[in-house]
Amino acid sequence: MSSGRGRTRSFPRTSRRSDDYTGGVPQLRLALNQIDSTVGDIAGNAEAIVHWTRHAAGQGAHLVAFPEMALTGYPVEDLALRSSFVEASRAALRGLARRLADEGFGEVPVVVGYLDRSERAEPKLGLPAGSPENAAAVLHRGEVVLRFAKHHLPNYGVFDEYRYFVRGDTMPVLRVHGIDVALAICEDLWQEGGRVPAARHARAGLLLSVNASPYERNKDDTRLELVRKRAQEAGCVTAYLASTGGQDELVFDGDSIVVDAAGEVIARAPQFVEGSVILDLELPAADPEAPEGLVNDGLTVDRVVVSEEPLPAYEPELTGGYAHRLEDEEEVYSALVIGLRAYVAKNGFRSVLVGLSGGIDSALVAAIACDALGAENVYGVSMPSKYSSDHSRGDAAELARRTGLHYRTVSIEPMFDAYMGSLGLTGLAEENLQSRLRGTTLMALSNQEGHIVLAPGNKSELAVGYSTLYGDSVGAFGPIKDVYKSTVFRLARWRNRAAEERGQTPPIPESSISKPPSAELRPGQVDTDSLPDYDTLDAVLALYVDQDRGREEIVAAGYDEELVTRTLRMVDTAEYKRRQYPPGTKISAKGFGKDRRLPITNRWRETPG
Ligand SMILES: Nc1ncnc2c1ncn2[C@@H]1O[C@H](COP(=O)(O)OP(=O)(O)OC[C@H]2O[C@@H]([n+]3cccc(C(=O)O)c3)[C@H](O)[C@@H]2O)[C@@H](O)[C@H]1O
Ligand SMILES: Nc1ncnc2c1ncn2[C@@H]1O[C@H](COP(=O)(O)OP(=O)(O)OP(=O)(O)O)[C@@H](O)[C@H]1O
Ligand SMILES: NC(=O)CC[C@H](N)C(=O)O
Repeated sequence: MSSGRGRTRSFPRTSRRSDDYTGGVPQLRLALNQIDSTVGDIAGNAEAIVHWTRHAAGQGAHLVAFPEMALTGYPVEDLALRSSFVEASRAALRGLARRLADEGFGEVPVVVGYLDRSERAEPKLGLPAGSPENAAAVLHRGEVVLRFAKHHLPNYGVFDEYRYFVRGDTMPVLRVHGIDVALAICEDLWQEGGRVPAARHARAGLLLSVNASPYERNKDDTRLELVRKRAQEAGCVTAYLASTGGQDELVFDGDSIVVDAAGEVIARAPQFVEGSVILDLELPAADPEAPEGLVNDGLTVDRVVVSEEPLPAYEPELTGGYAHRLEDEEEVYSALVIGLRAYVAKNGFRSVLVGLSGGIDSALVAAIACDALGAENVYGVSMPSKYSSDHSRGDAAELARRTGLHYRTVSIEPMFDAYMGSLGLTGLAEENLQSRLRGTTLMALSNQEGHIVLAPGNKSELAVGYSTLYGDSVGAFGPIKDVYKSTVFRLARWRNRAAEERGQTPPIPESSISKPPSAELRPGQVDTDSLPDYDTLDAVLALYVDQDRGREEIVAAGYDEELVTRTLRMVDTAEYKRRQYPPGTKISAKGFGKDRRLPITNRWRETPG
C-alpha cells in the first residue's frame, strides 16, 4: 500500500514573478516525488508512480523523479536473491514505461528506482553475472531509455548491499531540453569519489540523486551538509529526492533538498510527509564539448538525449521554499508515529492492543498508537495483580479517559492463584509469573479480536534485560524499543505540551510521568532497586551500546567503576533476550537489530583490569 494514492499533495512553495524577466536560458520544471512505497507491492507502487506522474505532468513538469527502488520498495533484503522477484521488477518497469506513454505522459522523462540484474559479475564480492542491481531507469515515450546501477554500495549499519548487488560502473547523464542531468543513487552521494566528481567531469547542469535514507536522530542536519558539499564538488545544482514512510524497523523521513551550485538551499520539503516538490530551475546548457567515455573512478559516461532543444523561455513561478522544520522531540515522536502506522497498515492490521500499567512506557506507547491509528483502533487492558497500586489502576483509566482509547480491566489474580496453587512459585519465578500471565492474556485477546500486541519496552530496559521473557516482552512491534528511558520522559512531556498548545487534552496523566518507575511485581518495588537512576544508566549505555566504548574508557569518562562494571555485565548477558524481542522503530544510529549484531553465546566480558 502506498498512502496518499487517492489524494495528491504538492508541498507549499513560494512563487516569484519578476517583471524584468528576460528568459532565454535553459530551464526545467523538476518534479521530485517524495513517495511511500511498500516492499514487494510492485503493482501498488507502479500505480503510485503513475498517479504522481499524472500530478507532475498536470503541473507542467519536464522531468519527473521517484526515489531509490520506488518500484519494489526499499530495502528488499533477500528478496533481491529471488530471481522471480527481480524478473517481476524488470517486467513491471517495462510495463510502467508503456503505461505512462499510454496515459499520455510519454514525452516527460521519468526517473524510477527499481531492482534489476547485471550482465556483469562482481568477483570480489562473490557475485556472478546475473546478480541483482540496485538500479534506476529513465522512462520515455514508452521505453526504458537509460538504466544504471548504484555505484557506491552501503555496507554498514542496517545496510548489507555487498551481500546482494553488483555495483554500477557508468556515469548516467540524461539530456533533457538541452540540459545534462547527471544521475545518482543515495550512497553515491555519501562516499567520496565516484559519481559526484564524475558529474563535474561530465559537466552536468544538474545532479539528481534518488534516495531511500532511513531516519536517525539528527541525520537531517548531516544530510543537508552532505548535499551542500556535494553540490559544490559537482559544481551544479543538486536535487536530493527522499522517500517517506516506514518499512519494518526503518522510517523514511522525507525532507528532500535542492541546493544550488554554491550549496545554498533552493527548496526543502516537509519531513515525514508524502508529496511532490515541483520547482523551476534555470540551469546551464549542455556543453557540446562535454567528455564521453571514461570520466572518473572507472565510470564511463552513458549519455542519453531525450530532447536537445531548450524550452521556449517561460517565467519561473515555482522557485522553491523551505518547509517548516520539526523540533527534536516532535521529530522523534513523528518518526515513532510513522513507524508504527506503517507497520500496522502495511501488514494488513487496523488495531493494536497494549497492556496499560499506569506507567510512563505503556502510556507513551498508547499515545503514539492513538496518534498513529486513531484512538478508536487502540485497545488498552489493565491487568492488576495484588501488587498493583491503586494509583497505577487510576492512571491507566485516566490515560484511557484522556485519549478515548478502548479500555477494559482483566484481573490476573485468579490465574495467578491457580498457577501458584499448582506450582508453588517464589521470588523471581513468582514475580515473572505475573508478567507472563499478562503476556498470555494479551496474546489471547489478540487471537480472539485480531489486534496486534505492542511491546512497551524502551531501549534502557532492552539494554540491561529488564523485562520478562514471554511476559512484558511479548508482542508484534515495539514502538519505543530504540528510545532510552530519559527520552521517554522527554517525549511524554513534549506530547502533553503540544496538546496544550493546540488546546487539546494532554494524553498522558501527569502522575504517570512524575512517579518513580516500577515494575510492581512485588510490594514497593521500584526500578532503582536494581538499576542506576535512568539519566546515569542512559549515559553509560549511550557510550557502550551506541558508541562501542570499552569499560576503561567509560570509567575514564567519569562514571563510577562498580556501576559501569555492573551495567556492562547486564548488557552483555541480555543479548539472548534482545534477540527474541519484537521489531520496533529505529531512531538512533545504533538500534538493537541490524545495527548492532552481537553473538548470544559470548564469553567476552569488559571485566576490570
Ligand atoms: N543465554 C541465554 N539464552 C537463553 N535463555 C537464557 C539465557 N540466559 C538465561 N536464559 C533464560 O531466560 C530466563 C530468564 O529470563 P526471564 O524469565 O525474563 O527472567 P529474569 O531476566 O531473570 O528476570 C526478569 C527481570 O526483569 C525485571 N522486569 C520484569 C518485568 C517488567 C519489568 C519492567 O520494569 O519493565 C522488569 C524483573 O524485575 C527482573 O529483574 C530463564 O528461563 C533462563 O533460563
Ligand atoms: N497492571 C498492569 N496492567 C496492564 N499491563 C501491565 C500491568 N503491569 C505491567 N503491565 C505491562 O507490562 C509492561 C511492563 O511494565 P512494568 O510496570 O513492569 O514496567 P515499566 O517498564 O516501567 O513500564 P510502564 O512504564 O509502562 O509501567 C507495561 O508497560 C505494561 O504493558
Ligand atoms: N539507501 C542508501 O544508499 C542509504 C545510505 C546512506 N548512507 C543513508 O543512510 O542515507
